[in-house]
Amino acid sequence: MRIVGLTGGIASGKSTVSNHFKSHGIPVVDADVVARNALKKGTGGWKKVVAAFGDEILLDNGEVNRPRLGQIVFSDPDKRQFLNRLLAPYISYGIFWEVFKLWMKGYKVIVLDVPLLFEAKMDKFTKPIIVVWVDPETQIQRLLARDRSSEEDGRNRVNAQMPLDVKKSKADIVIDNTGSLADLDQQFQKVLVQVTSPLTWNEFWLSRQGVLTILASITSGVVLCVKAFSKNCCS
Ligand SMILES: CC(C)(COP(=O)(O)OP(=O)(O)OC[C@H]1O[C@@H](n2cnc3c(N)ncnc32)[C@H](O)[C@@H]1O)[C@@H](O)C(=O)NCCC(=O)NCCS
Ligand SMILES: Nc1ncnc2c1ncn2[C@@H]1O[C@H](COP(=O)(O)OP(=O)(O)OP(=O)(O)O)[C@@H](O)[C@H]1O
Repeated sequence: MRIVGLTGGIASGKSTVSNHFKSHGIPVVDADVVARNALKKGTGGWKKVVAAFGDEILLDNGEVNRPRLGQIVFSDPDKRQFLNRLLAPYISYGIFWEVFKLWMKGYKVIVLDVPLLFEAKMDKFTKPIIVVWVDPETQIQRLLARDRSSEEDGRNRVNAQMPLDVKKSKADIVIDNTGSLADLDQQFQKVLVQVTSPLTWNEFWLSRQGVLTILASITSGVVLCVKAFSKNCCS
C-alpha cells in the first residue's frame, strides 16, 4: 500500500488538493475530520479537554466551542502543546483506524491529509510527501477570506505551525498554490501521474493483495510439504 502524505500550512490549499484526489477515486484520510470526531461531546478526548480547560470552552449544548478553544490555544504555545498532547493518542488511533479500513477494502494508494504531518512526526509513515505551498501574503488573504477571522487570529494560526518554507524543504513533491485554481489543476495532473505509478515491491507487500499473496504462498508451501512428507513416509 502506498500512503501518500499531504500537508502544508493552514489555508494553503490541502483540502482543495484532497478534493482533486477524491474526484479521481483516491481515498483521503483527513486528520482535521478525525480531530473533530476526537473532540465530540462525550468522547474520551472531550472529557480530557474539558477537565483540562474547564467548562468555559463549552457551548450550551455541551459541545466544545471550537472558535473559543482556538483563540485560547493559538495565542498561547504552552496551552496549544498541552491540547496537542491530550488529543494526540485519539487522533493517531483515529487515523490508524481509517487507514486500516481502507487497507481492508483493498485500496493500493491512499492519501493522508495531515496539517501537522511533520510536527507530529507522522512523515515517517508516508511516501511520497506532498507539500502544498503558497506565498505568505496569499496564505493570510485566503485564510481571512475563508474564516472571516481577525488578522491577529489568522496570523496566530499561521505562526502556530512549522514555517511553510521548512515544510517545502522536506517535501518529495511541492505544489505551488499561489496561482489560480487552473494553475493548481495543471500541477495536480502531473502529481497524479507520480502518485498512481506502479507500486514498488515494498508497497505491494504492504497492500492487502500482497499480504494475501504471502499467505497463499505459505499455505500452498505447507500443503506441498505435508503431501511430500506423507508420500515419502508411507511408500
Ligand atoms: C483548536 C481547535 C478546536 C480549533 O478548531 P477550528 O474549528 O477553529 O479549526 P480546525 O480544527 O478546522 O483547524 C483548522 C486548521 O488549523 C490548524 N491547526 C489545528 N490544530 C492545530 C494545532 N494544534 N497546531 C497548529 N495548527 C493547528 C490546521 O491547519 C487545521 O487545518 C482545533 O483546531 C483542534 O482541536 N486542534 C487540536 C487538534 C489538532 O492537532 N488538529 C490538527 C490535526 S493534525
Ligand atoms: N488556487 C486557488 N485560488 C484561489 N483560492 C484558492 C485556491 N486554492 C485554495 N483556495 C481557497 O483558499 C481557501 C483555503 O484552501 P483550503 O481550504 O483548501 O486550505 P487547507 O490547506 O485545506 O486549509 P486548512 O489547513 O485550514 O484545512 C479556501 O477558501 C479555498 O477555496
